[in-house]
Amino acid sequence: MSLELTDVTLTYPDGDSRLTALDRVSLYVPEGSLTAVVGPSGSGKSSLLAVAATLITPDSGTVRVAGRETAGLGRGELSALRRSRIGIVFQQPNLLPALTAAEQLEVMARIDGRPKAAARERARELLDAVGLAGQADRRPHQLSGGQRQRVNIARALMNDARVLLVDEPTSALDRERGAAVLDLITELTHRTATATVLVTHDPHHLAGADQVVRVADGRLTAQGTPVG
Ligand SMILES: Nc1ncnc2c1ncn2[C@@H]1O[C@H](COP(=O)(O)OP(=O)(O)OP(=O)(O)O)[C@@H](O)[C@H]1O
Repeated sequence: MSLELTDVTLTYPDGDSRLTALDRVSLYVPEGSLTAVVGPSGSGKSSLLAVAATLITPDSGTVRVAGRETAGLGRGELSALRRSRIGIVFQQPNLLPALTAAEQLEVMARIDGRPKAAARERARELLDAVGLAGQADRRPHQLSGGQRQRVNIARALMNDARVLLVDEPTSALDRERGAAVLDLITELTHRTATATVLVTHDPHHLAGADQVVRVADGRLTAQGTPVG
């Protein structure tokens, strides 16, 4: 199931006037595909992710997540949609220090009201998928930066996310570990058929993308298949 933004405009208060962060942005991300979003600092990339994540409601335009129109949904319905359909991976893993890798994932399913045994099984499956089967019982301080980011990615997929939103996932990693995390995101996008949006500064990340979108001053300036 896809992600679709149509004619989205978002403004923030800016003194006596308003700053336009997104200006009539339209973006279609089919299921099982990866869209890379690039652009200078302050161009609107994080705002685009926040709108796609339904964390911010745009001034105008529509956001469809996994076939569902989000306009008109109440706060409870939006948070249920986020929990069950949207996976978000931020730059820093934000793992809970006291929990093991498996527990970081299980807690997501428990919040969603899923039974403990099913949560445990799904967590093991996902840790296996991200190459951490042997590290399931480790706490964050016993994992490397790259391993922590893998736990973060697995956690985002715990509740069968159909839309995966990823913000600069490799900024805290060296080139080699960053490339491995990127490969993992690409592979999981294809395997679990998520509509994935990846905000990145790294030109190396564009090669695996199905679509590259450039943002400048809140506008999408180019769309197409990756170059180089
Ligand atoms: N909460 C806010 N209130 C007011 N202005 C904001 C807010 N968040 C972002 N902005 C402004 O909106 C514009 C777009 O910001 P955004 O964070 O989306 O850019 P970005 O491309 O993600 O930047 P970066 O690469 O530095 O993270 C910028 O001019 C920024 O200053």
